[in-house]
Amino acid sequence: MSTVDWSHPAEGPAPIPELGARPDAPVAAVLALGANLREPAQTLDAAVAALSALPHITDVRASPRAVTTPVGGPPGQPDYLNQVVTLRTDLAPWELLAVAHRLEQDHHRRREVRWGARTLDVDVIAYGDVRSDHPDLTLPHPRAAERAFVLLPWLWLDADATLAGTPVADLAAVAADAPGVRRQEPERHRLLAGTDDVAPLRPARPDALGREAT
Ligand SMILES: Nc1ncnc2c1ncn2[C@@H]1O[C@H](COP(=O)(O)OP(=O)(O)OP(=O)(O)O)[C@@H](O)[C@H]1O
Ligand SMILES: Nc1nc2c(c(=O)[nH]1)N=C(CO)CN2
Repeated sequence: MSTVDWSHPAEGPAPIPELGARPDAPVAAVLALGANLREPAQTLDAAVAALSALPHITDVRASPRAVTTPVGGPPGQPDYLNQVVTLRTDLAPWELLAVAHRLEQDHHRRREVRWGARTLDVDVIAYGDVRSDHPDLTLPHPRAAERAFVLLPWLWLDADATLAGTPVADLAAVAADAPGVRRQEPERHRLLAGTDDVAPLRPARPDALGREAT
């Protein structure tokens, strides 16, 4: 980890000191992973393995995966593979965001179109009970509570999970995109590991807007 002072983002609103402070004891955090370009299953495997190997991060648990219909963004992008990871960390929130961004960069994430297709997206859904309205790190994640592609995998991992005090089960029950979230069965998950066939249930169109250059 670099020695950058994460409490002071280079630009933007005033820093929130709590986001730069390491906790006295490890904190429970939740990350959401999504991928719909290249080889999503291998990408998610690699991201979970990388997280598990990092210092200051322990107790990494990965949810079952979901094949999900894209929510928002340009039409025609492939279905996503989504997964939620819970962990404990004594990194500061900014440092955990930096880990998320580093994972995205390792998988050549490019940001060209909002909610466009991507090789890997890693969002910080929650960091303990920290709340932040900083645009570079809003906690809990500002759209997590309405996203079944986050809530359902999280629920499959932890039936008692809560988000900002509300049971994730209650949030998932009313999330509009729930019909587009299909649990990937373990056998299929295992069969596909090591192949690039995770596939979109709908084929990607070559001219789909928002595709990232390879
Ligand atoms: N909790 C958070 N987790 C990850 N990024 C966040 C969070 N809060 C704010 N951001 C900021 O959001 C910006 C856009 O992130 P990104 O490109 O990953 O968005 P997205 O995944 O396409 O869309 P969405 O934010 O709706 O999930 C980044 O600059 C990042 O710093
Ligand atoms: N199904 C699905 N849709 C999305 C996803 C995602 O991970 N899965 N991520 C988005 C921006 O983070 C926007 N839309």
